[in-house]
Amino acid sequence: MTPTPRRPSTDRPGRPGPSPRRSPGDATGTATGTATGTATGTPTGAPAIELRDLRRTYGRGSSAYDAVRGVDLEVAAGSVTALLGTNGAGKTSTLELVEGLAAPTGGEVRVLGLDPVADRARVRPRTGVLLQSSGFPADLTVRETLRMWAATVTAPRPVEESLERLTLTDRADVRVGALSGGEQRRLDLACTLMGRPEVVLLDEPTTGLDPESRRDVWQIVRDLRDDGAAVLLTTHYLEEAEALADHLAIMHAGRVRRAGTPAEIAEGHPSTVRLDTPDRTLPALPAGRFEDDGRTTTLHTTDLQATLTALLAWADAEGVRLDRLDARTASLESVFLAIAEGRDAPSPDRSPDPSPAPSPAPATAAPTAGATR
Ligand SMILES: Nc1ncnc2c1ncn2[C@@H]1O[C@H](COP(=O)(O)OP(=O)(O)OP(=O)(O)O)[C@@H](O)[C@H]1O
Repeated sequence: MTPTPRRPSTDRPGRPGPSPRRSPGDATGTATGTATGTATGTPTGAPAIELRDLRRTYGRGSSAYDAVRGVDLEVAAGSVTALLGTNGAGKTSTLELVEGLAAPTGGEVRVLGLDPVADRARVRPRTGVLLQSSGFPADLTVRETLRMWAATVTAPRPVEESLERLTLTDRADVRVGALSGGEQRRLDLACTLMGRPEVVLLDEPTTGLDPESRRDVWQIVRDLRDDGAAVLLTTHYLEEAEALADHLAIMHAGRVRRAGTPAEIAEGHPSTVRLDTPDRTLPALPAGRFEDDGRTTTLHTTDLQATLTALLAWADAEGVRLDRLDARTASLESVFLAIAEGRDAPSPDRSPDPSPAPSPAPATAAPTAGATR
């Protein structure tokens, strides 16, 4: 196989251009509506994005490298799926296949029921893509850039609406080269969304953004989902994946190792309670594992409610103040770390499909009464 060029750095020319969401009567739509009632042009109920045993190999012969090793994934219209994973897990390599930037080495990709490479002319106008890096001319202003981009779109959102949506109105006359990283990312997003795409592919949309800008992007993604778009994004932020995604797929070494809703992924993994180590010895608590580094006490428990109830009852009865008490049901972080550190169950030959979710790891042993210092 010819080595696939790394993702384009000056990607605008190759970047799939957006176009308006098609109406049910649109001539190019193959069908109208989905299970969620949106006009995606995919057969009713069919996922907007479908990956089956997807494979991607870079290079050939002795230097061949299998970056994607059999990924199965579905993204429905009106939903957000986050691809998580360690560095080099294969997230971008997978996303690029969905974008149609390369053909898979094996397996199948369907976007809106079509092959994004063979049917590029039909898929591309209905897809919005945000690459990891963009390459707009530095000497154009934000407004000029949006106008230029709008000229490539069949029925673009009005430029002023795009500016407002991405809170760029105040920066409209500033040259791109003078924008902050966060502002540049918002400009990228404005272009990605200018054609009201049905399928939105976002490669690390909030990397480098401050917390406020990140939350703005989250709201935009939620609005897209509420409008019926299928969103597939990659992220390194577990918090972002949890806050945004209906489904997660955690990749490692080219495979999806865990998939499902955040709750399904976390199921069976212990919840965590942290607090500043109190002066008083803690009572016996229904917690599975207990750590105390002298400053912070951490309890790992499969029954968070019982642990918290016992802890709070004890603190109340004893008049003890529990400083910096923090309880987390979501143990996505611990699942992620287990996968990254190879402590997770061995990977199957084929990646599990996120729906239904793979069986969670067995719950840890019954809580013990050993949480004392
Ligand atoms: N053009 C290429 N030629 C050879 N190997 C490549 C090429 N592009 C990517 N790879 C390798 O494929 C693997 C997967 O890369 P990819 O960028 O898809 O991972 P990722 O999960 O997106 O990583 P990150 O989180 O660091 O962005 C990595 O080991 C990477 O070095």
